Amino acid sequence: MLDPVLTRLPGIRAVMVDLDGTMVDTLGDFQVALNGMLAEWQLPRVERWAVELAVGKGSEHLVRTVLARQRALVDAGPRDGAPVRTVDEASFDAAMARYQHHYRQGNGQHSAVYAGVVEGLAMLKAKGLPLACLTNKPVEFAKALLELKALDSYFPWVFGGDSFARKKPDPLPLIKTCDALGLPTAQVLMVGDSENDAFAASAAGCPVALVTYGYNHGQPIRSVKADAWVDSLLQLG
Ligand SMILES: O=C(O)COP(=O)(O)O
Ligand SMILES: [Mg+2]
Repeated sequence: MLDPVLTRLPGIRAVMVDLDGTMVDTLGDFQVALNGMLAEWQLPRVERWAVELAVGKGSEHLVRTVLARQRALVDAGPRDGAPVRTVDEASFDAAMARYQHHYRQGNGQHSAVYAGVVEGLAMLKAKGLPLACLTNKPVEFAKALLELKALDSYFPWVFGGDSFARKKPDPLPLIKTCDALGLPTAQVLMVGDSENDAFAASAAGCPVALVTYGYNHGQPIRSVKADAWVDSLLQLG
């Protein structure tokens, strides 16, 4: 049995924790919101596995990827004469607005906190480590989800994909979060579930631990370079 991550990385003074795929399994929320929007565009429903491949790089990337995929499915399939709305750049803003409307309505209704998250956060807090939630999800949705799942009290800082000029995998959100924590990046551990978290951490100079149960664009998470991989947040300390 390996030593806990915090024992192997003794310089850690605070922790940044990703949200989707790390603390909450939100694929159901994404899928319901996307399907609400797709129905209005007369496009076919998206499957859960296809959402999993596209999630993690923010809402714009998700909606753009899924719209293009569902449109391509229609183009490749048999024609039955049913009207299909064109998905071009001009209609993207409208699709995005409808997606956000559906997401706001169902945020947290089709998602669940992963096993070990509450216990893991309580353990980190008990060690006196300040915690920041750092997600690519819009900050409004992130704050509402944390409240609904009773995780908000752990996070004095919550930053989303629209909090800074660029999103993960860019290092900027991590650098800004470390600034808010008042600590150098080398002393702040990033805990995430995807290469976006790992690439951002590496470029920012933060150590990174990856959970093995989240979403990584269909790629094995252990093939992504990290300081540690954990099956539960409890294994951090
Ligand atoms: O892409 C998203 O909206 C969610 O991403 P996250 O894994 O950074 O929380
Ligand atoms: Mg994630």
